[in-house]
Amino acid sequence: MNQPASVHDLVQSHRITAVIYTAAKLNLAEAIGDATKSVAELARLVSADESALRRLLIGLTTLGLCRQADHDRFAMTELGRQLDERAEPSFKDWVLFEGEMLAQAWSGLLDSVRTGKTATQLRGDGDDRYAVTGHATEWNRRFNAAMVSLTRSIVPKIVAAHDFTAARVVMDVGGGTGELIGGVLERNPHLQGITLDLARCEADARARFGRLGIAGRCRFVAGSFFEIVPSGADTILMKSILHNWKDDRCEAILRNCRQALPSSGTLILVERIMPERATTEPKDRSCIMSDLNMLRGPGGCERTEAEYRGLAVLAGFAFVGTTDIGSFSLIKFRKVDE
Ligand SMILES: C[S@@+](CC[C@H](N)C(=O)[O-])C[C@H]1O[C@@H](n2cnc3c(N)ncnc32)[C@H](O)[C@@H]1O
Repeated sequence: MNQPASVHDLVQSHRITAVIYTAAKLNLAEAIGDATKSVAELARLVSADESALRRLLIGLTTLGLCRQADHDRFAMTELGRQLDERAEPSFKDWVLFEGEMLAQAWSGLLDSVRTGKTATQLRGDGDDRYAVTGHATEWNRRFNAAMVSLTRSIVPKIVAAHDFTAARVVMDVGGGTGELIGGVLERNPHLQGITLDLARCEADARARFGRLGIAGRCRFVAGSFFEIVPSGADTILMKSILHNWKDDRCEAILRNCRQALPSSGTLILVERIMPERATTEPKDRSCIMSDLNMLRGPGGCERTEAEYRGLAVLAGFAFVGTTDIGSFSLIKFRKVDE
């Protein structure tokens, strides 16, 4: 992204969120597909006012999501196709989550910065957002779908960054609806898999294992990683888990992972790594925005590599190495025997 010329430009970023969200909600990318379509046809297809839709399409063009073929006809760009639910990768579910849930939550960021508390804590609902939202069906549906879209986009990089040949059973701790374990098992037919997550993810995870044809070698365990992590795996994956929690809670999860692993078992954290000193680079900005999202949302934080190493070593792991896969990194550890 080019540097904004002024604060006046920068502070209008919420308008961009609204424009992209509106396009996703109208199913505009699906309506345009790979073709170039007239505004009149699109207005009919997505049930919108023709003149207003033209203005939205021009807005999307300035963001690089649409291309204006002539005065009246528009196509999606490669980037804009990510709004199509059929695209690979598709970030449509993330856009809907951002527009409907996060945008609202972020409007209270001031309160979290003043107090250091999350939105859940400020409402007096306790410290564990996942426990509070456990029965909020719509929130869970949106959240799980958003996580799937983000995780799906980096599964190929995760699988390429770690050689699973020597592994036998891989467990994804906090594995949600099975996106990552599904991708790992699909590409490694010799592996068995386990997903541990709260019961709210079970039905969707089982359905996914069935669709992928891996139900016979991948099971879902419903439970809390604060209580117990089941044994049976020689390799544990944890993506986007520790950044949700404060250090003491991370230590509890990591100790339970260590307890579950055999001697010399492997632990792979997949997280964003916080820069030691932030710059205006997009990667730094994305990590710092995620850090503020943790402040407002679950109450955790993004960490530097040294901080992840410190947490894991405290829980009985030895550092093996870090692989950068773009916005995320794989930070690998081996269980140290007592
Ligand atoms: C940010 S999501 C990450 C999901 C998945 N690992 C991914 O990256 O797509 C955090 C996950 O932690 C799970 N979770 C939260 N509290 C948990 C607990 N006490 N025990 C097990 N899973 C939990 C949530 O249900 C959710 O699926």
